Amino acid sequence: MGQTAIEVCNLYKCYDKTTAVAGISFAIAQGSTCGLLGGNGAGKTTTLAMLLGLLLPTSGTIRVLDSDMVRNRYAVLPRINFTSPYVDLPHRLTVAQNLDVYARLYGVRARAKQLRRLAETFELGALWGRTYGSLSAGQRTRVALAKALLNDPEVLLMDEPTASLDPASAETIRAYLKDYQRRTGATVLLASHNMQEVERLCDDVLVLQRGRLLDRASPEALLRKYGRDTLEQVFIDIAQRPAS
Ligand SMILES: Nc1ncnc2c1ncn2[C@@H]1O[C@H](COP(=O)(O)OP(=O)(O)OP(=O)(O)O)[C@@H](O)[C@H]1O
Repeated sequence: MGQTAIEVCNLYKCYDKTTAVAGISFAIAQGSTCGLLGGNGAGKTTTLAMLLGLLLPTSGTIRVLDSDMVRNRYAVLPRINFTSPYVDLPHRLTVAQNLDVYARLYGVRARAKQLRRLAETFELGALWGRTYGSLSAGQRTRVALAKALLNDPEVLLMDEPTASLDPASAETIRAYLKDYQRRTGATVLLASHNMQEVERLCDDVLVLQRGRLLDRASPEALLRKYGRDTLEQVFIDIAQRPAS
């Protein structure tokens, strides 16, 4: 494996009565795209929130681009970005205002040029003057993706990035992500319930079940291991078998 972009060691997150993440460890190589799979409540969003420094771990360590995310996350936050259906943008600001505010927060140089480029990539021209709150779910997703790429992140954490997009828009976004990753050598960690998306984009897959890391392999290796033709079938096999 090349240089490590993300390193997680014995990570736990416990709520009052729930252990959402129960001692997971993994490393993700720089420049790779890794899928984070698991049924509802498996711990994907909690893991991503800890990787972003939004949520404090109960115990364990997280290093992103060589910075400790608990003690030193401000050193690395300008170099990473994320999309999440659980983090909204201000509703009363227009798309243009939202992206401009975030571009300033990230200290983006040549702001106007970067905003124009992203508006074109995500077809935001017609939405530019509309308030974020007035947009449909799919339109908001496109704005959120533009926000996630404002600072040309070296690490991109994505929670269900194409969940509310129509099939054509979702495909455009996947092609863009693949191209972005190839051009920039960024590292992508992607939580998704869309198995075709995972097969298409990911070099490697982490499978979570009830907060534990159940498996880790490339999509092809998982198909071989479970004797299945699609990741969707593998996912169903895993979901139907009792947790150990
Ligand atoms: N703030 C919280 N307080 C208590 N329990 C929580 C909290 N957030 C998450 N949990 C619990 O932690 C577990 C993991 O939740 P998480 O949202 O990480 O799952 P997920 O894999 O992202 O699920 P989904 O696919 O449904 O989005 C679940 O059992 C959930 O109920």
